[in-house]
Amino acid sequence: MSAQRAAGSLTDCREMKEKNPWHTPVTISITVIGVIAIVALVTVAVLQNKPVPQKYKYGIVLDAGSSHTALYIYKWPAEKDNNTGRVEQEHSCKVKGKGISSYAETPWQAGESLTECMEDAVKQVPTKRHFETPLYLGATAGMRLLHMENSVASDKVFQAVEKSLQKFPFSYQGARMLSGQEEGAFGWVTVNYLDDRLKQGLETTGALDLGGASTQISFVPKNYIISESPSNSVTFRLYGNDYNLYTHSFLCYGKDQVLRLALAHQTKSGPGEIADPCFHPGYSESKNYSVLYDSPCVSDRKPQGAPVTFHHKGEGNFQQCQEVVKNVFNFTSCKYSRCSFNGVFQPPLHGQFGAFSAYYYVMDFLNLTDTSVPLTTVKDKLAKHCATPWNQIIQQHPEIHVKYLAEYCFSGAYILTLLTEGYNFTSESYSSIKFIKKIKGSDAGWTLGYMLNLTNMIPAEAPDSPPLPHAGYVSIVTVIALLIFTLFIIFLCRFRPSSSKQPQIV
Ligand SMILES: Nc1ncnc2c1ncn2[C@@H]1O[C@H](COP(=O)(O)OP(=O)(O)OP(=O)(O)O)[C@@H](O)[C@H]1O
Repeated sequence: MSAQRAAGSLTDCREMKEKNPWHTPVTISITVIGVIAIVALVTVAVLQNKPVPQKYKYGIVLDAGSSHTALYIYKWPAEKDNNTGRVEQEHSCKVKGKGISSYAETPWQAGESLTECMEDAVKQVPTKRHFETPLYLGATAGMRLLHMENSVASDKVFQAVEKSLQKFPFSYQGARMLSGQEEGAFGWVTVNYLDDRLKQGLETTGALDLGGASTQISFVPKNYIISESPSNSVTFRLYGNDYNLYTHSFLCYGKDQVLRLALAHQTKSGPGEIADPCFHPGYSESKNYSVLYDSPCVSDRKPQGAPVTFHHKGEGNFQQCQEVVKNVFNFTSCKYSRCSFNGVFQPPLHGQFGAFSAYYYVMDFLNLTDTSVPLTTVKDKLAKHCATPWNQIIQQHPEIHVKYLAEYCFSGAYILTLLTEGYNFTSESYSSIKFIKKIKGSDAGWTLGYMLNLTNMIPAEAPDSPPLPHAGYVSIVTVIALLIFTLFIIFLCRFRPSSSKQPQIV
């Protein structure tokens, strides 16, 4: 019995094997080859997508401003075609001392002042990239003013700076003065590039830049009639989109020069003492007249027979300060359909705005960067700050530079007047302003836009991109291969001529 049962079960097993195509040598070979092929395909896909150590290219821009010089190092992925990789700020260095325009008497010192930050840059950029790293210097309003005053002196400063920069192992591309229009336009490019608005063709953000000697406003207006003031318009074609940008730079309307203008206005009443509502009560300094008037922005306003020094005394009255500040603007003449101030055309404001440089430094100190706070509350807070006694201000902020500390009341009043009376922001549109310092780790300012432009890093046309990213492509190929293989196996199982159908020998 048991022998019979054993023989029966052996026959069953053989029949099962014969009926099951998985047990045929051909099917086994196909399955093994198929599995190996899939494992190979997945391995290739994984290896292809494994992060490889990134190689970078670098670029250096020196922002030679009126108050100081700053060095910025940018980097971007080296292997991207057509320079389409994202550019980021890698490092920055603040040059010690004042801006290069202050070395008019001793130009060699302007060159020397850059050495420390340049040596820092040599360490920051990998040695093998030095020779191919472009190095630019752009000078803004301080040098514009020096050039107006004394073009020989400004040339000498540029020569000294050039000589100093050429000593370093980078690819020196020149030192030049930016026009106010370039400064405004490149600031706008920077903000919109960092926000990814240009690549994605999104509505752009306007740029408000407040420097020490000039201030810029740039935005894309709605229904912009360029012909009304062609000198205020800049056209760009970036990533396949056309932009008609309105931009204007007000020379002498940076916060340092406006402070001179405001003081000069107040010295009219009596040159010996200025009782200044824009400075804190208790503030009292003896200042030099020639220093105050040592700028083409105010030199023609110097009173006859002025004493050597004047006594600058704080009163701390925000309302009166606003009146003083308003005096530096001319709102009366306008030959266009509409103007900002000083007879300069400005189309209606449109969209969101990013306000940086001194806009940010001042509003951040005053705790007023939140623009959803009503303008009336902003003014009340500022009025409270201005009325705070000077000794209390110094005690509360021992870590802050005394010069900045003394001027925040004035600067805050100037910023609010410039925005509302100058550019016509209303209590509603004020909330469309965002005070910013950095965007995604890079400083807001003209330098990045300048470098992107000079290195042709933003193409005029949108680069052709494959319909799928690489990882997506590999995944889809793998899935399709698996599908085809499975279908093949199913086909084999179902339609292969079965060995059980062979004539059986009884
Ligand atoms: N922490 C701070 N608090 C207050 N003011 C500051 C601070 N840092 C810089 N500033 C001032 O802000 C102003 C703008 O600085 P920024 O470096 O942007 O101007 P700049 O490049 O020197 O000027 P410009 O662009 O007109 O040539 C200057 O007057 C500077 O002295």
